[in-house]
Amino acid sequence: MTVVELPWAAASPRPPDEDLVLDVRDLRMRYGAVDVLRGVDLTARRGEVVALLGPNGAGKTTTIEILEGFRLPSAGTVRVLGTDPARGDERWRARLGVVLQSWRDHGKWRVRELLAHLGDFYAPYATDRIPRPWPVDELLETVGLSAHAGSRVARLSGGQRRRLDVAVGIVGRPELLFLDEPTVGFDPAARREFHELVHRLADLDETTIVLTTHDLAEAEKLADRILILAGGRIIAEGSPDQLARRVAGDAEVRWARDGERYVHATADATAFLRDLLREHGDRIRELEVRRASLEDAYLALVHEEETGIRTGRAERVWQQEANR
Ligand SMILES: Nc1ncnc2c1ncn2[C@@H]1O[C@H](COP(=O)(O)OP(=O)(O)OP(=O)(O)O)[C@@H](O)[C@H]1O
Repeated sequence: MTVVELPWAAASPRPPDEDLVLDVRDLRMRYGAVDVLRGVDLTARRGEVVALLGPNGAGKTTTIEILEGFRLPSAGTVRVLGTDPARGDERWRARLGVVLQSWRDHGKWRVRELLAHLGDFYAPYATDRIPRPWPVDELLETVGLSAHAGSRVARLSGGQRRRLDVAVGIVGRPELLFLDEPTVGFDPAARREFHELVHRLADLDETTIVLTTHDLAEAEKLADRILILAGGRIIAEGSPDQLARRVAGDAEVRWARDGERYVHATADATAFLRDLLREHGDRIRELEVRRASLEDAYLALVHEEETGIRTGRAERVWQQEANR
């Protein structure tokens, strides 16, 4: 049998990766003479929750506005649901959800009317897989606003308005949802319900979620992957645990014995504790194992980026390693 090689087949582009919801390469943004984004790369897959962290003014909102198509970048390649946001049409836009700050302009609307009205926009974009819009009563129940369905928007409390913001963001059952500081103003119960909603959207509906927050505990609870934006670039990326380990691979074990205090850094705390207890058993007191938290990691990484100086816990750990 003769095998005929088809050169053009080998050269043809790979089929588009349907699961790659966000694909950003070398994104740059300059305001006047100031470079705010200096080569940002980021990706997100279907059903993934990605948290974008960074200090005030780092460019998080700018990045998200570019992904939403509200702002044109200075340079770079941006693909959102396979499309360049600058060329996104209504059909593309209907697949995105955005939770912005409160809907203050719609104070006279009643909650149910507003959601039904906004939901109508999405009806033509329903697919076999994704019925659109989300039925209003079910949506109200999901965001915990059923009791306020007939209230005017202006009469809602701050936390209730934020729930409405979330409902507005998801009424079209988005495939990609942007959440900008979503739980500001939520009480602890509302915050927990919201976190459950995010998990539900990601796990059951395979919604990809990109959120910005300054609440590291929230990022840790919600995100599969955290990206830290500082100095115009993504300076670190990984699961909360991976980031903490990146700053301090070692755990710190502290204990007291015979009135003396001890500290030891170890990569394998379990093995170390086993040996310690076998050797000194009952004489060990006040045993404590501490790993770097996401907050430790975040502060150390951002500080290092801003100053070029290693600091805080990270510096201590590095010193311990150097002294070994
Ligand atoms: N339209 C604009 N024109 C000029 N500069 C801008 C504009 N929008 C934002 N900036 C500047 O770009 C930088 C990044 O702003 P951006 O709002 O994206 O940051 P952020 O990370 O979202 O900050 P925060 O955490 O405070 O919300 C800031 O220094 C800001 O002043």
